[in-house]
Amino acid sequence: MRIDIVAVGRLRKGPEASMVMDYLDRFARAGRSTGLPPATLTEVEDRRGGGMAAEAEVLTRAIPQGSVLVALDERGDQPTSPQFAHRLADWRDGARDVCFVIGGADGLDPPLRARADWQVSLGRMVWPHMLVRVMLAEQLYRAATILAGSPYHRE
Ligand SMILES: C[S@@+](CC[C@H](N)C(=O)[O-])C[C@H]1O[C@@H](n2cnc3c(N)ncnc32)[C@H](O)[C@@H]1O
Repeated sequence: MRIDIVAVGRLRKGPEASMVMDYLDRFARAGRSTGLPPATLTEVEDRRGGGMAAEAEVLTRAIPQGSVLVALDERGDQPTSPQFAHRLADWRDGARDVCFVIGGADGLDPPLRARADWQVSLGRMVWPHMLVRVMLAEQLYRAATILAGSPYHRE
């Protein structure tokens, strides 16, 4: 199994970048005992200003072939953290690769969204894409702790 996060835009040094790296580090450590691999973050950019369609092209090039495609989108399903953790465990048990995609300021190109295997929402409000990376990284860490039975997540 591999886990990728592919996101539009480069995160400059700052609080969001520190938080993403911190949660991804924690996820890598917590994931070890649960058989989850570290997540790799790939940032992509369309320098031609071609909008969502051009961003979809660069995103698509960065999505590993054969991965389960999970689109982060405010209109998607809203799993609980344990449900999210159990989806990850199912992919792990099925030896599936998983790729999470996060759009840019205009969002994800509708055809790319439509071909996602799962559209996941972090709530119906729209969040800045930099914060979405932080929130996804935290949910990955939380998922690993849920699967490991450690007391970080409390219901
Ligand atoms: C600033 S948002 C773009 C919102 C844009 N208005 C749209 O229609 O998609 C940038 C990206 O962050 C992610 N995002 C923002 N809010 C989200 C939410 N509530 N749940 C999941 N992903 C979200 C999505 O991947 C989105 O493409």
